[in-house]
Amino acid sequence: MIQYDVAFIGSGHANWHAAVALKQAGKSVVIIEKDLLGGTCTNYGCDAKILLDGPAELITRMNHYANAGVTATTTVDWPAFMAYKHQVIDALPNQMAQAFDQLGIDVIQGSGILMGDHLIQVGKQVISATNIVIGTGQRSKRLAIVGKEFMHDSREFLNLPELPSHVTFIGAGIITLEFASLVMALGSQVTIIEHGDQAARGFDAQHVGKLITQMEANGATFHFGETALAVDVTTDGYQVTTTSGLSVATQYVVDATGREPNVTNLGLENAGIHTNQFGIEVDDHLRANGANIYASGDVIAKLQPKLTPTATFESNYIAGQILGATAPIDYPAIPSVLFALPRLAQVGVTTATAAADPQRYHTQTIPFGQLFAFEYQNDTTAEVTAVMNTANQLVGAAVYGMDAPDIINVLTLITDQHLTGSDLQRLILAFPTATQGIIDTLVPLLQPTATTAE
Ligand SMILES: Cc1cc2nc3c(=O)[nH]c(=O)nc-3n(C[C@H](O)[C@H](O)[C@H](O)COP(=O)(O)OP(=O)(O)OC[C@H]3O[C@@H](n4cnc5c(N)ncnc54)[C@H](O)[C@@H]3O)c2cc1C
Ligand SMILES: NC(=O)c1ccc[n+]([C@@H]2O[C@H](COP(=O)([O-])OP(=O)(O)OC[C@H]3O[C@@H](n4cnc5c(N)ncnc54)[C@H](O)[C@@H]3O)[C@@H](O)[C@H]2O)c1
Repeated sequence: MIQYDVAFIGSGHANWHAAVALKQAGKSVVIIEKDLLGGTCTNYGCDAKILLDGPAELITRMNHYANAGVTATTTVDWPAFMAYKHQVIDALPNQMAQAFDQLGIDVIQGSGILMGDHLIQVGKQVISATNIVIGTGQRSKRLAIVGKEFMHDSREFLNLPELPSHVTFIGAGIITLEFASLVMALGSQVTIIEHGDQAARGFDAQHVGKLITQMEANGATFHFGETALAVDVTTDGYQVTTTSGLSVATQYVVDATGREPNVTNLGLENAGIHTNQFGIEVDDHLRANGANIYASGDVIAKLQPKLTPTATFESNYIAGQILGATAPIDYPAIPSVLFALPRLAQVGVTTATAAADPQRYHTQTIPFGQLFAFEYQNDTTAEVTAVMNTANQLVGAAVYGMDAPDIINVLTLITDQHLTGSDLQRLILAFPTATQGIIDTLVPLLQPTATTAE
């Protein structure tokens, strides 16, 4: 039996950052992975998604000049573009394997099953480890309806060989709004079937409303309060029906009804590890058994957004703990971005929380797309809603517009570091740029009051 200082189950961001840090600190390390090295983000998530989104973003930005004498006539040869995606993304696991090899990190291909506090079985092999980190991530939920075999999840969508003329999405969450925006920009029609009354819960409701209005103006059809019942094959594609009798003719169906943690067949019961519907329960040191077994990333039952930067933060935190640090985990402000067209972003206290607690919070909307139209490339509906506490500190923000992903990073810095108007005023920022106008507008709003800061 091989003995390691640390064994990692899963090779996504939740684990590999810690594996590298611990190996570099002199620990013996093994990564057990049953699929491709790098996990969801690298192979089936963020990276493939943002690569495929590139031309759709450019087309959307060009369309902002439709009333200014500029016509976008881009064509995307989808099969050729998909071949480019494969060329870039499919090379990543091998690059990771080489990097691990050079560092001296062992990789075992297979499913890891806990056999106790220190033992993991992988196939016929059993390894022993002083510390174990479970970073097994999440998988797509799949609806158990008639014709479920004709539906596709996000992995399959990101490998689409041909661009369908019509796509039906079940669920109006993050994945649907991102993928629907992408294929619409390239010319496909979309229908979205959501059983609730809201899309993209967690993002600013007004911004989600603006996004839906924009997507409808671009041709999308949304059906709320509709539950998918069956998918049937027709002569020229599929027919999706709902319990109320709605029927949609389509070429491709995406089941994007949420994600669930990978906690089954892991032998968690052999190490006294508890789970709930959101994942593995951990203490404030991310320990799953109160001692030597940690959980990291998407598989944790947590309130924080299940995102790559959160997984990376937890991975680095666990490496620190194994190397002797003792402080409980203290998350910084965490931004979330919905890469629809246009983008939505969110950090800190939400506008919904602020509206429900006017004694503690006040908000200010900055319609920066109108104020600085030429700097923001005619993205005239773009806006920020800033959330301040009674000390006039920025404690949250919601952004709508194409530049939201980068703007939210700057607002995250201001929120996390409690920067005041005076702090911002003494900066010299590049001009004309996407963030400078917003920061200028924030300066008078973030002047400290006598109230004690939070
Ligand atoms: C379509 C899509 C788009 C996304 N876009 C973004 C984005 O734009 N920005 C963002 O921040 N986040 C995004 N995410 C979320 C992001 O991918 C995850 O938060 C991130 O991958 C979590 O990392 P992880 O290491 O916890 O899990 P994962 O990356 O899922 O890694 C878990 C690994 O564990 C392996 N595994 C599971 N069970 C076992 C076992 N028993 N034995 C061995 N190995 C096992 C799996 O095969 C997998 O490789 C997206 C997700 C999806 C699906
Ligand atoms: N930009 C990003 O950061 C990003 C992008 C993609 C994915 N992700 C990850 O993936 C997760 C989102 O995945 P998602 O979009 O599948 O889930 P989600 O939870 O955001 O949305 C699922 C939607 O499906 C609906 N739904 C559930 N069952 C249904 C049914 N039977 N019929 C109709 N609608 C139904 C839900 O009401 C919900 O609106 C995120 O939490 C994150 O972890 C992140």
